[in-house]
Amino acid sequence: MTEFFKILNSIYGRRSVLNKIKRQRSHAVAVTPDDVCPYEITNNTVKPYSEVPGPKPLPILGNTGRLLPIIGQYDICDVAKISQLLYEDYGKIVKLSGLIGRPDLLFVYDADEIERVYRQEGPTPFRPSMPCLVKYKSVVRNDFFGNLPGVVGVHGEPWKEFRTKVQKPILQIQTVKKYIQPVEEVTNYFIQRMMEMKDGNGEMPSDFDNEVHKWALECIGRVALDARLGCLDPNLPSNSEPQKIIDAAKYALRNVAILELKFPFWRYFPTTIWHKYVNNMNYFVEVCTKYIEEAMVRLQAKQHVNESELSLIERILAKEPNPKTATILALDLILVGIDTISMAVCSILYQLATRPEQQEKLHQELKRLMPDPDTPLNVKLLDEMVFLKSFVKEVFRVYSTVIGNGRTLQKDTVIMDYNIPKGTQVVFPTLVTGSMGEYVSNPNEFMPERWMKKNDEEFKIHPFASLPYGYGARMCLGRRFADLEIQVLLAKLIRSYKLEYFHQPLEYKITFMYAPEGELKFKVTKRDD
Ligand code: HEM
Repeated sequence: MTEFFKILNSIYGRRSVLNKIKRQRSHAVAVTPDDVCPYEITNNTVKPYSEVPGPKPLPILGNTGRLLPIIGQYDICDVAKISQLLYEDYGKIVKLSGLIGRPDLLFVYDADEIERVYRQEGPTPFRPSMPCLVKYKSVVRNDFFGNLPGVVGVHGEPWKEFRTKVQKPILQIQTVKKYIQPVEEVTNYFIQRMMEMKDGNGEMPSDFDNEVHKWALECIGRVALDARLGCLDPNLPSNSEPQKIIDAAKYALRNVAILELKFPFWRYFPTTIWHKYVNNMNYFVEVCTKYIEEAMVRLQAKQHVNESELSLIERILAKEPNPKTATILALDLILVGIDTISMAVCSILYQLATRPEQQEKLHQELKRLMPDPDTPLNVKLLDEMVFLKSFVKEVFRVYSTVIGNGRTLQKDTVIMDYNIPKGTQVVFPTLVTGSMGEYVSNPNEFMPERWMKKNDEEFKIHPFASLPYGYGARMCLGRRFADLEIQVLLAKLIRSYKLEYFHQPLEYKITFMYAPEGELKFKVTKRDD
């Protein structure tokens, strides 16, 4: 029996875990807990928190004891599967309490209740994530961040103040559409590089996911730093800036997963991995500072320029005299805008390569909209790519890259008739709710069309069952750029190339995000139509 089944057996005691695993779909739940849901407790039937169902904590070790084989080598992949099993065994609300050093986790699998919690959250939703980033920003580099900490790993008023400064320009369609051409330029170069990477069978190299990662990095450099970083260039010397950025980006977020999922020794003394994390972060601060200073000089040289002609960064620099705002925004966008999008793209490309009929449908849509494959993209064309957008949404529904979201309750709150105390971390397991029959018609069928015919009973979907970018005041700040980058890549690639996959099917796992694990050796062939 594998280690994983042993872990599950320890959680589920005498139940047949193997049978459960066979039954379950390939699902997962991203854990991004956060906050508030204040609705008054007026109902006498409200039950106490102690009655919420869930695995009973063991004496002394609590539920951490049940997870013991994981500690030290915690594979978050198990969290995804455990979340599905918790739902199957305990129902729509499940408490995982007695976790040493962590607050209770409360899994909620009811889309109406998820909607209510989201809709009632206050002005400063709390998503408890990345304590190591919190320590880096507030302790290690307090000299730099001070009272301008950014949005990631920041809460309360400081989060609100920073988000208010940057939210408008970053979410405005006007700003985002200025990046169609720059992202297209990066993407054309990436596709050209893909052709150069092909092996004798016309396939991508086994580490193609790293190449996608570099494309994501190059795109975010264009958006957050107004720069072409050069990360896509082949044969970069190891001490070149682009290579150093690639290395730092590869580990900055992944180290977070290791630091936070293993026993957090770094909280008590500086471990090797903590040093590495701090060095990576310092390097990013240095790079962001350099590029933002250059952007500032360019801006100062621009006289009498209309605001609409400025880039995102220039708009922020023009409004906020302290360039640190733009620097820290850039840092936050880079920190969360690389792995998310590159792993989402790997997942979407894998689904396209293994669903030839749907890929053909997408190709036909693109051919109709762009009879000349070299037609430059624009807002109107992107708007009309309805099947493309629906395909992406369906991949997110079934294989949500971020497997769930959450909030730390800031008030005692009633959820599903239980009184849930303030401080509990509520988890919304999107990957599970996105495939529940009561919220989604024919949930086990992969049907992009469901997003095109939402009013049709055959294709119904509860609006809170699948929320890949979260919801509300704290929703993903980069979602418009994420959508843009994905659309541009798919439009350019599938208009002119056929994608195939001739190897063993890949399993979805959570390494850091939820994505197919293994070698993405796609065969890429130029189309002649
Ligand atoms: C497909 C790719 C992506 C997915 C699935 C994704 C998903 C998410 C989710 C679920 C959240 C939490 C939202 C909430 O709490 O309600 C989030 C937050 C965030 N995302 Fe994304 N994201 C993606 C790409 C990006 C990109 C490309 C950027 C940057 C350009 C970005 C920047 C951010 C930031 C800054 C936050 C924190 C917002 C805050 O706490 O105020 N994301 N994202």
